[in-house]
Amino acid sequence: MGRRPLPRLRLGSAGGTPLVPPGRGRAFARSTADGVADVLQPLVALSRGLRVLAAVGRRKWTELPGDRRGPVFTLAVACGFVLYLLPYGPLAAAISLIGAAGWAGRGRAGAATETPADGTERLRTLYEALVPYFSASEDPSPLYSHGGDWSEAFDSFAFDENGRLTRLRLHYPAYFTDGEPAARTRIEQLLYAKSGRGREYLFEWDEEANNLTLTVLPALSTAIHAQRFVTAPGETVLGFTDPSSVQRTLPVLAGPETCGEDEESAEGTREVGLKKAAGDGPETQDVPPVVWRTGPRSTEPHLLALGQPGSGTTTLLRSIALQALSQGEVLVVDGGGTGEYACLSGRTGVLAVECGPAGMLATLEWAGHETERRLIAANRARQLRHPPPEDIRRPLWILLDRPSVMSHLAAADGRTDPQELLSVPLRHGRAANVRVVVADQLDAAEALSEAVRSHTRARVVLGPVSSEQVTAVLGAPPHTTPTPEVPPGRGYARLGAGPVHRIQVPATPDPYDEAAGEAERQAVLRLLPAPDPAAPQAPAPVGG
Ligand SMILES: Nc1ncnc2c1ncn2[C@@H]1O[C@H](COP(=O)(O)OP(=O)(O)OP(=O)(O)O)[C@@H](O)[C@H]1O
Repeated sequence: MGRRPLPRLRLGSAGGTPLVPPGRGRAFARSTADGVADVLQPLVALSRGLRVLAAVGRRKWTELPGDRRGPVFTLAVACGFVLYLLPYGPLAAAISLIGAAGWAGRGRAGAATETPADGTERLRTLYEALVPYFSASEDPSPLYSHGGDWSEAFDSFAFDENGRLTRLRLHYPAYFTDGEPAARTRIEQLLYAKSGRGREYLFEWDEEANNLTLTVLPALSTAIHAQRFVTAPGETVLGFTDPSSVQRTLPVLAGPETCGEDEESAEGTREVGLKKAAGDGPETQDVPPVVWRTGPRSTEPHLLALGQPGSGTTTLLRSIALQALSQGEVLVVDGGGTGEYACLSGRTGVLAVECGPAGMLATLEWAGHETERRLIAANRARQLRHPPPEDIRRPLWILLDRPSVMSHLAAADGRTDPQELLSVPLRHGRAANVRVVVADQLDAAEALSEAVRSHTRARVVLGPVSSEQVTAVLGAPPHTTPTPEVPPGRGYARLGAGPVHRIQVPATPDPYDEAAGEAERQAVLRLLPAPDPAAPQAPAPVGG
């Protein structure tokens, strides 16, 4: 009897519908792989955790001074022996070890899932670049070695949606000279270059734990414009900074971001402290301010702002003037003669806005005499135990833009150097309730008088500046890496011996400047005091 052939399975698509459609086959393979991965996940985490524990143990061992290794080894052996003798001791030790390894491996598994495809390669490159700095030939088991395991050195990291590193915490060997600024700078520069230039990085060194944490700072918001800030008497808002930099916040109205797309993409992260306003209208946000305190007890009664051309020093002075006018009287000397303070002319509380050389000298001479008069009146009142007289209670603000130009012109004309006339207000301003604010360009810093340099303890530097320039102006380096491209009004500030803050000055344009945004110009116009009836008529604002 002949055998009936078995029916042929139709696996191919020729001549009919395939038994297993290709899409379903791929899905089946993927779900099988996922299932296997899920089953193996605890094992993977466990083995990773064991590797981490071994690495930590090895690191601790290498960091131990030679004379302490013997006693530590003896203690470890003794503990092991006691455990061996205890009933269920080896079992308890094994369970504890598995638990610890599972815990150590668990967190790392989570971190690894966030790593983009080329993230591992980036971390490996970074690790290799650090080897020459973090290794020594006499180290028997170096944490950093060519071809070594980067995961032992980098214990947490994060990437942004573009696959760029945004946070990294690394361990370094105890023998690395982290107390030396030069050694630190070398590492920071290397990490800056390898992690992507153009972003601002914060480096935090933990010398006790031999850890370095790198964080990419988000761009400061450019959405805050001039407005009445909620401050106490004697406080002036210079700008806004990072939440981690100051304890306090101020409620402010913020419009849509005014910075270009370039800046956002250059820094690669979202703005600090502010969400971009959803519509075009401003919204209230709580933002950390850099507040400068002046008054009889202030240790930094005068301010110096330096910047690259067009970086926003005039805008900062205008912002200070508008805040000062709510409590005091203002005198503006515009050495640049650009007329960018014309909006203040003839307003109540504005004593003068001077642009011409003769007028500037006369105004500064008057300011010197007024300081002496206030000083004498304050001293007399103090001796008689009376409160200060009414006419010296309102602070007098002297704002000087580009004194270096004034000095140059005065020298050419054979006149008195206007900066000399400033020395009395600078020296005695604190007791006489007189505040001096000087703004100039960075390259003119050499032309500033000794009195200006030594009495201005509140400092601001704006524009694209190097770390060295920040150090030269503020007396301390920034704790971040300055970026080569910044919007106007961006820089660093330091009050006395305090920390260096990143800063963004509120947009306070000349309201007569048609190129400025309408909302910002209107905000400045709203803050201007009413015209002084006794003063000559101020010019009408353009389009205002
Ligand atoms: N904080 C800011 N926010 C928004 N725009 C600003 C800010 N600061 C300055 N700007 C804009 O940048 C331009 C230059 O500003 P500003 O005149 O204040 O700079 P500057 O340093 O005084 O320049 P210069 O060297 O010409 O004196 C202006 O158009 C101004 O509106």
